Amino acid sequence: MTSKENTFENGAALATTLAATVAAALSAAVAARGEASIAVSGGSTPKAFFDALSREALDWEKVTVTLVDERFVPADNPRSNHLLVATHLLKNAAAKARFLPLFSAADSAEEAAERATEAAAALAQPFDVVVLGMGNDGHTASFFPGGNHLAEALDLSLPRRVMTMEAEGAGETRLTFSFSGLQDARLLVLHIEGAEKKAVLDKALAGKDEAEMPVRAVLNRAASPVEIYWAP
Ligand SMILES: O=C1O[C@H](COP(=O)(O)O)[C@@H](O)[C@H](O)[C@H]1O
Repeated sequence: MTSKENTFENGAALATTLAATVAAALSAAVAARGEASIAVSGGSTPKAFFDALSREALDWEKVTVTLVDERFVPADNPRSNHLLVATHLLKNAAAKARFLPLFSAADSAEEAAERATEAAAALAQPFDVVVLGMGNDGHTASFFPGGNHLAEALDLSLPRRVMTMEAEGAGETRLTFSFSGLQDARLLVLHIEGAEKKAVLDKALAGKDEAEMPVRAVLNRAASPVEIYWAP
């Protein structure tokens, strides 16, 4: 599919514009279908965007927020993406949103993934908004180079679900939505910041090998156009 690069002077300008764009998409979804859904990424990049989005005035009680990926750790773990979202997004006006976690205190990550898949099945498809990040190794969501379930995660013929992923660069076992569940979002955003990430993006755009840089699946095969948001 196509991608479009939206470049900003700095992270603050990017956060303000991306928050307004996402809020407009969520409001349009509520107006059209009575509810809206958004799946967001963790990591260090989205904090300012989350803070700005949390202040946007919209019908938050009709919005479900979930994660594109999570570590198999409880929500009080400092590395939890749930904790990040609770701290930076589910506050101010957005405190009224419903949050759908991927982690649960199951006996295994596989069981937690099953539970999250069942819970996510109640959400309308596709997601109204998906905001992806990208690591310097070319991973997005928890589609890591060398991931033990990478091929299945990127297989578009498999239905939307939450699955586990283990990889050398991932640290903890991960829970991640499959590519099939993310790539058709009504608004599909790839949010990256910094010169290093821009160089990684340019390398990804120049090639095809998804095992080397799984973000290429999004850039080359997503059904929806990819809105790339970048600031130095
Ligand atoms: O592991 C993760 O990292 C990526 C990128 O994080 P950042 O700190 O470089 O912004 C993130 O998109 C993903 O959701 C997260 O689990």
